[in-house]
Amino acid sequence: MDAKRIAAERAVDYIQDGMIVGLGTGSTAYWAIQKLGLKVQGGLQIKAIATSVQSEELARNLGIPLVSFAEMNEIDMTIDGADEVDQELNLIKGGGGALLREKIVAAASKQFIVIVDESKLVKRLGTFPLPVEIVPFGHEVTIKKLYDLGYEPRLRKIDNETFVTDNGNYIVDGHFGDIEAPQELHNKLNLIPGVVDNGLFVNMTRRVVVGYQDGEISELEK
Ligand SMILES: O=C[C@H](O)[C@H](O)[C@H](O)COP(=O)(O)O
Repeated sequence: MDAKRIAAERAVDYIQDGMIVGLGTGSTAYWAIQKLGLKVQGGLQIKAIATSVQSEELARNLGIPLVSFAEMNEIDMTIDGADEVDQELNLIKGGGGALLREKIVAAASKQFIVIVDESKLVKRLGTFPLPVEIVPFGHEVTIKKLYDLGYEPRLRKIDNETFVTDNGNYIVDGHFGDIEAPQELHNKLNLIPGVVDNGLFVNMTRRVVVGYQDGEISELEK
């Protein structure tokens, strides 16, 4: 049983006719978009806005109608994955590099539903390396400032090439140890010139759908 898939498919049950839907990014969100595509093919009337080029292409191939922020400025419901979820439903996101668009979309959403398998639930954030999106210009000094904060930043590379986000930026990943005060750290990081945003999603999530290997599903609410 694919735990990510069952969580994703359960969350899609919350989507109703007429909604504007935010589409997440990653291997869990993939299953939500697939299920939504089937529902749209079956007659569900929704419009969607994607958090990455990858999810946008997937949605387009499935026949899900897409809109942009030029056409509307509020999203009814967004469904997205996460890399870690703590007991307060704070998140680390950005393992796939989509954190900036994901945060813009989540912040514009009336409801934000997170879908994960059980392995993502943690007592405290920080085991997963925290992604920080930085602009390419002066990235060497930005990385130095992150280093001075006690972060051990590594510029993300894929096949030896620097990873570039959908927004033309770079990502650095690193550990802060246990993140005891996520809001404080979030604010501190975003104050560094050159930092666009970071993967901490603090106090944004009201519902998490968790899938388990044995086929069980649970929902956490705040
Ligand atoms: O940038 C990627 C996103 O934040 C993903 O939602 C996150 O990395 C979780 O991905 P997955 O569902 O593939 O574990």
